[in-house]
Amino acid sequence: MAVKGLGELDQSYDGSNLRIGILHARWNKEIIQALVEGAKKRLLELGVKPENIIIETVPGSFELPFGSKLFHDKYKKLGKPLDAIIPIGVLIKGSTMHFEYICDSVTHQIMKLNFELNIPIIFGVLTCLTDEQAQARAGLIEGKMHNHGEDWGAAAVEMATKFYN
Ligand SMILES: O=Nc1c(NC[C@H](O)[C@H](O)[C@H](O)CO)[nH]c(=O)[nH]c1=O
Repeated sequence: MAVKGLGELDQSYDGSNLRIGILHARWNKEIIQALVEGAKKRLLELGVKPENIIIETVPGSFELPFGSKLFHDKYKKLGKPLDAIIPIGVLIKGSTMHFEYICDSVTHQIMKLNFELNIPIIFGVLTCLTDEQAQARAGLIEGKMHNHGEDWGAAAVEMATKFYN
């Protein structure tokens, strides 16, 4: 049997019964938009129904962890629980330590949320030193890198299905 490469998309995961939340920050809008489109594209390819892809926004990446908890709680209360959440943010290093502190705290808190909410919370935050690095990871520079949003969509479907059957 062929050994799958790391991160290779495994088409065997079926998202047709999933409800997925995408929560995106509003900083670096052009890059965010591309990442959100990439995640949506892959979710649809894996069978998630368009009406089951729910998109909300928060001001910035710092608000992604608490926003994800509020997002989860809102839809649980509505009786339409989310099966996974993809927080999406783009952090680009400036001239101060602000970047480092937000990256560190957001990363740790998103990891903790997986265990607190007991659903997959995918790490969809780009932590880049330059705008070009972020553009490349959103697939916005021809021939450079693929759109990482697609990986996040695939991870959400895999993690929300593979251990439940
Ligand atoms: O500063 N740079 C960035 C940023 N700052 C705002 C922060 O996330 C938060 O919204 C505010 O501090 C208010 O709490 N948010 C980002 O998503 N990317 C950045 O590159």
